[in-house]
Amino acid sequence: MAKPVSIEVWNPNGKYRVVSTKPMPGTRWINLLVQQDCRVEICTEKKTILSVEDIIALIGNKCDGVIGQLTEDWGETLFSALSKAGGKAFSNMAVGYNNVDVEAANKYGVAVGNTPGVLTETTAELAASLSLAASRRIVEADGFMRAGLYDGWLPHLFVGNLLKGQTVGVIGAGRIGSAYARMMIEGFKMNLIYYDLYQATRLEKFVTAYGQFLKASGEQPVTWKRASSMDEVLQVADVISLHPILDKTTYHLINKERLSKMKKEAILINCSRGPVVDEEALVEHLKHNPMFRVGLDVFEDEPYMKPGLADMKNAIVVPHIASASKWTREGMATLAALNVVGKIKGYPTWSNPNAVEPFLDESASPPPACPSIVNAKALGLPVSKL
Ligand SMILES: NC(=O)C1=CN([C@@H]2O[C@H](COP(=O)(O)OP(=O)(O)OC[C@H]3O[C@@H](n4cnc5c(N)ncnc54)[C@H](O)[C@@H]3O)[C@@H](O)[C@H]2O)C=CC1
Ligand SMILES: O=C(O)C(=O)CO
Repeated sequence: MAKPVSIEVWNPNGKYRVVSTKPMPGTRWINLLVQQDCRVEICTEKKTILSVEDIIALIGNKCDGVIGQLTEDWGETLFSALSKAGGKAFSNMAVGYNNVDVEAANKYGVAVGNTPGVLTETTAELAASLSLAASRRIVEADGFMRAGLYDGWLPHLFVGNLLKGQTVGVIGAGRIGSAYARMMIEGFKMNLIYYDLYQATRLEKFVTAYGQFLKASGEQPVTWKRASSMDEVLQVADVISLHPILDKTTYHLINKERLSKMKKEAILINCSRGPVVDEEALVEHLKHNPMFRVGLDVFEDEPYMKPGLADMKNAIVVPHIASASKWTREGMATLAALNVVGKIKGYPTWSNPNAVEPFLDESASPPPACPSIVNAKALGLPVSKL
């Protein structure tokens, strides 16, 4: 028998029971659920990562839908428990859903929602921040100041890299990768090389137009190239940022062999998922290449770091905060709640998960649709005509 978990309840007499495994930012998401006759139960348990047993206890005997977190293991056991409790809706409060076994959800007929778009710029901004911090050694220099080691300006003190005119490499030029590329190109006049399974046509057009603008202003134009292999990006780029999804094809995409192909003074940024990088190989590479730098938001065994990483001065590490802006986190909560209540109400799925703005407009009611259901096709769910 699973232990009971502490909860906070909104609208106790609501017809549909929706559980959120964590308190989430803002109140719009709660209000939207309450307006749709949901009883909302929010888990207030103090531990950061809930176990499968904790979530089974939360689901209980009757549950119409769950909003969950990327730290949770949503597989066969949880989807079976949700289905047994009458639930047909789940949403991650995240765009990435590598913690979800979508096949298992399909088996139990549970819709799986995610939260694309609302976090694109926020996540890209953190990748850009890490790129700048690594190239100009900001964290190292900050530590030096605080340690009282600064005793005057020196020509060699914390010399880093100038980004202007260098090449930024993007692996996974989807929503976030493309937004990051634009920031680095427009902000720092870097050239682009990217690798993706698909052509990033809009990004290419942007770089072409910006290059023409610079040329017309008498400046050196920026350029772009779609690489035919990932290795080409690794060999050519000065700053490389990883933005693919995590799946079997991207697990340990960056390994010992690939690290050795990168420039000795390159910068590697990871704001995708930890296992995209072989972190042990990375620690070894950092040890042997002091001018190589990394900025990491995500880790292979989150929340832990591989031994040695925390000691490396050429690594900047932050705790998975890439989407952590107030507007974005409130928007993620809203999209996740609307995915769940939309499925409960039998609404169709939104036709374009890259255009979720109408759901985020606080001055209007959201459209009667689920913003983003990743297994809509597999479940044969209807698509909104709006
Ligand atoms: N650190 C954080 O807080 C955050 C991390 N993320 C991560 O970023 C990922 C990407 O998010 P979006 O840009 O919105 O997704 P997206 O689906 O728009 O972009 C992913 C891109 O990766 C490409 N891709 C897939 N397999 C590949 C491979 N083997 N090699 C090269 N490219 C490949 C896809 O073609 C696609 O263009 C999410 O899945 C999530 O894991 C997202 C938001 C915040
Ligand atoms: O949305 C995601 O995938 C995250 O990692 C958290 O923002």
